[in-house]
Amino acid sequence: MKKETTIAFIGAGSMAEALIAGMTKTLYRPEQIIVTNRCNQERLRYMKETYGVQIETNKEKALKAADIIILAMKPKDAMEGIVSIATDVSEHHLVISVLAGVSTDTIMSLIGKKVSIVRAMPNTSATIGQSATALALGRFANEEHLAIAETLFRTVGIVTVVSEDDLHAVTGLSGSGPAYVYYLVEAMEKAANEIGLDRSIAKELILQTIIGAAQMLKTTNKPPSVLRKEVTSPGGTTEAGIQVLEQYHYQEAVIACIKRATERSAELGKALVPTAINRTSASSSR
Ligand SMILES: NC(=O)C1=CN([C@@H]2O[C@H](COP(=O)(O)OP(=O)(O)OC[C@H]3O[C@@H](n4cnc5c(N)ncnc54)[C@H](OP(=O)(O)O)[C@@H]3O)[C@@H](O)[C@H]2O)C=CC1
Ligand SMILES: O=C(O)[C@@H]1CCC=N1
Repeated sequence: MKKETTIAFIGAGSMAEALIAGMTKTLYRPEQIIVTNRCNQERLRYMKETYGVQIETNKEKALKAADIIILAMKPKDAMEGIVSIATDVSEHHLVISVLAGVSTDTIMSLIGKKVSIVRAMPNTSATIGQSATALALGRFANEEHLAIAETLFRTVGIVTVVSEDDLHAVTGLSGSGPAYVYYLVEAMEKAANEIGLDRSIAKELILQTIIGAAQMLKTTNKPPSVLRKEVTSPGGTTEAGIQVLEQYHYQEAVIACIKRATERSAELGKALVPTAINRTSASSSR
């Protein structure tokens, strides 16, 4: 009988949890997933109790059992995290990285071997199977690796494939995207309070407004500008409200936000390049 795929998570934070929550609801049995982190034992126990996954403090053991390794630490911890598993990563593994900004070449240099790497940029809506994920292939990954990664990420939402260069933009747009929407909701809740609406009534109205607008975008196929115009009666309330948004340069603010997040993704990646290059030259001079 063919062995079931085993997946080791290096990192047990928000993104790992969102993926595990979605994956264990669909294609994967919890026993197929091994979760490791740096030191937070309480967090590992929580993951085991909540999702039934295996937990492991010994990364070497986790990697020995794994077919797929998912890198899910913060970019600032990537150097230490990747180097700590480098000797145990082999050409049999498929490495999937969700690290914002960090290129597959940097990851490969830190590992010090020609490994198959697929980079992914999901978002936390993976928790409920609604992630928008983009994938890109590293230089030693092939179509088979891509198909494996696509299958995995389809369990948590929609998947699209992009060139690795485009992943910074994807990160600024849809990786961080849920936070922009939550920030809008926070503002709507504050406004509801200031105009005197009951908090729980406002919450319900805001939530359904967001869900309804998203569903309208999805099901009618009308461009957002057309849908907006359908709400906006001449001389009415929406027009008056949007005039204020224009005074505050709302669209420019959103555009600048996404551009800055995109730029930040590139910065996060660049910060690791010198370390990766040093490791490559050290290992080739040995
Ligand atoms: N959050 C999001 O919306 C998204 C995040 N991402 C990416 O996912 C990655 C993780 O983000 P997020 O989950 O938010 O981060 P968190 O801070 O929530 O979690 C980070 C995890 O990494 C672990 N870790 C740190 N250092 C090491 C190490 N040396 N070895 C093993 N594990 C380590 C931490 O363990 P411990 O607690 O023990 O220190 C912790 O479990 C980031 O690279 C981010 O760019 C991508 C898309 C969306
Ligand atoms: O904020 C971050 O850096 C990560 C990447 C995308 C979403 N969260």
